[in-house]
Order: sequence, then structure tokens, then C-alpha cells
Amino acid sequence: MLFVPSSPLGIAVLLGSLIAVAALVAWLRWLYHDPFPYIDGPPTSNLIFGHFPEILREEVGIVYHRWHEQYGPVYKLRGFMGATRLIFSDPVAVRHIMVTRGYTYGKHEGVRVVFRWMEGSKYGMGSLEGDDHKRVRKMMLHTFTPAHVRSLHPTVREYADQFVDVLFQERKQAEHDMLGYNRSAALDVIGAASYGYATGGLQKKNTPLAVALETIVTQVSNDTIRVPLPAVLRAHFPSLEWYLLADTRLFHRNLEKLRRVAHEVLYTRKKALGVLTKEDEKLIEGMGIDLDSERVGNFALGIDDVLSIMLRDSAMLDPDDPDKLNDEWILAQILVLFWAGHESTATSMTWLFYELSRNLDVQQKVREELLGVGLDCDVRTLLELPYLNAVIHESLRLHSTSGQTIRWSFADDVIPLSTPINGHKSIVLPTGYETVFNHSTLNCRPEIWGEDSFKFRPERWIDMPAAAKEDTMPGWEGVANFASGHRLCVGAGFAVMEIKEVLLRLLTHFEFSLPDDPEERKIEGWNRLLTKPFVKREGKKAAPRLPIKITPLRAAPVRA
Ligand code: HEM
Repeated sequence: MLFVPSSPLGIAVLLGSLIAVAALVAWLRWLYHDPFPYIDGPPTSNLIFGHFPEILREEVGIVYHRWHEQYGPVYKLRGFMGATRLIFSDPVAVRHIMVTRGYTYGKHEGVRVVFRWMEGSKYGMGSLEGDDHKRVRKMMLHTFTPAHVRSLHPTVREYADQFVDVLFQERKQAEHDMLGYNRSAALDVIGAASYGYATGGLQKKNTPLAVALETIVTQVSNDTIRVPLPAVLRAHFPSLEWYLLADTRLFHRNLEKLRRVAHEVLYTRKKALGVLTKEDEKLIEGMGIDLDSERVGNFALGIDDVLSIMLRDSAMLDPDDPDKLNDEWILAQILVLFWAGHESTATSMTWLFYELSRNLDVQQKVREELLGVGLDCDVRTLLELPYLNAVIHESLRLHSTSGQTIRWSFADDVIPLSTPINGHKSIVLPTGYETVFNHSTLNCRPEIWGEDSFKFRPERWIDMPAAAKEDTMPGWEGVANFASGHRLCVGAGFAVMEIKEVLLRLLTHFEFSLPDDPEERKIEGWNRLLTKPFVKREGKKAAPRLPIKITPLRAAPVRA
């Protein structure tokens, strides 16, 4: 039986003893447990947190570049309590782990916990592994084929037009927060394209849905910007999940808002498709959901939004077909799409506007290409514009919003290497080790992109160096941002189409430049679940934002 002291002294003695035992375990592990003595790595003296404090001290990615330069494509770091983690940028090793060995590597339970929190259940794609992940992914891939993505283009165009209108309405402001606009736009787009749900974010910022999403992001990511204790505890003691959020009630309230929206869109669709059951009707009544609400009224049968395809696919399967997903599963994927489909696109788009505002010559060059095809250009033409493509790839290369991919070994394995390390042609990796792929390191390897690999120079994608053409690093079109293998982002094509359409409309109407105040121009990238821009003088605990000056280049369009 656990002895729980009641006096303050007793509690202090208990805590002190626990810390002493933890430190002893860490120290012993540190001294005696290193399965990779032939692999180098930077020293650290932090027994409990290993290299975490050093990683969090500098802007995202910086320290990894230094270590990569010093220790090469494979090195080791220490994690919590002396655990060893391996960092890879060797293409053969990365391909083996991310692509070839598939589900031998996956997400650590502590990471899956966070996905389960945010996706509101255990069925969301982000937290699934193995066969469960396979069947949901199969369904998702079917909804994001290139042809279907192109068919969603008119919806994206509608919101890109709204974006232009909002910027004209607010043009008198001296400065605009580009991150805020992009978030609203991306949320509107994903809501409409996925479920015909009008989130209304562009027209009325801070809608309850947007606020709920933002509050959850801030809550979940707050622990990773201070000392990494809660994040580390979560990773090692996932069963403590609810105790590790500062305000679980607030979290729950916001999650309920998201789940309610998910129910609204699911049952509106089911009604429209004629597959609403008696049980569904009871549930809707119990939740007080109005299926004829204006927000979801956008939908009409025949619009192939993502959810309709999921429901139709599922309806066609036999009840005992293992690929058939019941409502609980589909509800979870609705939340997955809200998360996966808006924050990452909005943040990537924001970094792109940052680069274009710092590089006005590039902005002008891409504007001329866009003016050349005109606002009515069809989606295929838009997707093939070479300079637009180069600009987006270059910004993604320099700014990976997800920062890194971490995979945990679920079984013993032997990892091949392209270049031996201290005579070892491969690494014997036991079960239960963390392998880390820092996107920025993978994207900016000087051996692939040359000495100026940290510079924004879109032309490098037009006249690609031979090493880049021959590069075998897995990823999406030469960048690591969208992960790879069986977890490659299913929405990458959609995200890029959306960014292209937004650029087409925004750059042909406005010029974007850095603010006049030099202090407002100093931007840093810190982790807030994703790598977001922060104004340097406000620090990394402030709200992320990107101040930008917007100047109209022509009169506001008159809409019919
Ligand atoms: C520039 C924008 C985007 C970036 C950088 C991005 C990045 C990523 C990354 C790194 C992953 C892998 C996460 C992991 O390892 O678990 C991922 C997965 C995913 N993304 Fe994206 N994403 C973007 C846009 C989108 C959009 C617009 C959608 C939907 C329309 C989307 C849907 C998904 C889904 C469903 C997954 C889960 C895939 C799986 O687990 O198999 N993403 N994304």
C-alpha cells in the first residue's frame, strides 16, 4: 500500500526521495547503458532532461544545424533520464525507418496521448497505428486523390476572393497580422472543402470554433515552451494524461465545442444522403443540434466534399467489412481534418508571406507570372506555374512548420547507412528507442543545396543542382515538411493548391512588405505545437503573429 504523508514535511521528504531515486536511476543509466558507443554526439551535463533544455533554448532548428555540422548525418543525444535518442539525416537510414520498415516504427505513446486529446477520441488518425491506421488512411487517400483535390478548387477560390475583400475592407490599418488572417482563411477553406461547413472566420474573426481551436493549441503547447517537464512526463507516464493539462475543464469545454461541430456536420450529411437512422435522430435531439442550421446549409447533394465521399464509401461496404467505419470513427476524422488541415497550412502560408515581404524582387517576379495567366486561370494552369511552384517549395524548404518527425522502434531492427560510422555499416537498434528527423536539417543540407542552402532563393528549384535531382531522401517533392512513407501527409496536394490560389488572388491585388518599425521586423520562429512566427521583442511567451504592411495595387473588385 502506498504511504501518502499528510504533513508538509512528510510530503517534502517523499518528493525529495522520489527525486533522489530518479536522479540515481538516470545517473546509472547514463553511466552504464549506451548501446551505441561508436556513435558520437554533443556532451550534456543535465542528468534528468538530457539535451532538451538546449534544444528549447534557441529558435527552432538552430542547434540541430550546429550538431549536424559537427557530428554528421547520424549522432546521438540524451533524452529524459539518460535515454539515448538517435538523430538521422542519412538518406538510406531515413528511408529505411520512415518508408521501408513501415509500422515497425511509430509514435510513442506519449505523443499518441496528445493526438487523442486533440482528436477527442482514440479513433483519430493521428494516434492510430498498424491495421487501424491502414484502414483509415485508405479512406482518407481516396478523398484526396489529385482529381478530387482539383475538383475542390472552386471552393478554395471562393474563399480566396473573400480574403481579398477582407484585406480591402481593413486596408487602412498600418499593420496586419498575417498569421491571424491565414488562420481564418485556412479554417474557412478546410471547413467548406471537407464538410461544406461555413466557419465564417474571415468575415468575423474569433468565431467560437476558431477560439476553441486556438485555446487548445495554446494549452497543449504551453508546456513545451518552458522547462519540458510536463511534455516529458506525458511521454513517459501517459496514464497521467488529464493531470498534465493546466486547466482540464477549459480544455474539455473547448473540445466539446469541436465535437459538437463534428456531430453537426456528420448528421447534416447523413440526412442529406438519406442514411440518418432512428438512433441518430435521438442522439441529435438529445444534443439539441439543429440540422437545418445556416452554417451547414452550404451543403447540397452532389457536392463532393471530403465527408460526403467518406460516408458514401462507407455506406457501400457490408456491415462486417473491416474497412467499414462507424460514426465514432468518422467523427474522429472530422476533428483530424480541422486540425491537420488548417494550422499547418496557415502557418506555412505565413512564413511564405514573410519571405515574400523580405524579398520584394521575388514577390514582383511571381506577381508578374500570376498576372500573365490572369485571375480566371484554370486549376491545371495554376498548378503548373514554374516560378510560383519554386517560391512555395523554397519557403517550405526553409520553414518546416512541423519541425521534426520522431519515430519510436516497436521492434528490434538493423538500420543500414549510406556512410559507415566508425567502421559500422549499420546500426543495431533495440526495441524502444527514439529516432529523430529534423526537417530543417534534412531540407537545408549544404551537400545537396550548396553553401547558400539557408538563403531564400527560389531559382534553385528552376535550375536544380545535380545533387538535389539525385537526392534519395524520402519526403514530398524534395522537402521533409509533410513526413513520408505510410504517414506522408494526405493533404499535401490540397495545401499546395490552396496556397497557390491564395497567392494568385492576393499578390495580384496587393503588395506585402515588412513594417516600418525596425523592431516589428525582427521575427523569430518558436514552437507553439508548430513553428510559428513571434515578434522578437515580445518574446516566445507572447501570442505568435507576423506583422505585415499591405498596400493595394488596384481597385477593390466589384462582386456580383
Ligand atoms: C502546408 C501544410 C501542411 C503540412 C506542412 C502538413 C504536414 C503534415 C505532417 C508532417 C504529417 C505527418 C504527421 C505524423 O507524422 O503523424 C501530416 C499528416 C497528415 N496531414 Fe498534413 N500537412 C499540411 C496540410 C494538410 C492539409 C491541408 C490536410 C487536409 C486537408 C492535411 C491532412 C493530414 C492528415 C489527415 C494527416 C495524417 C496522415 C496519417 O497519419 O497517415 N494536412 N501532415
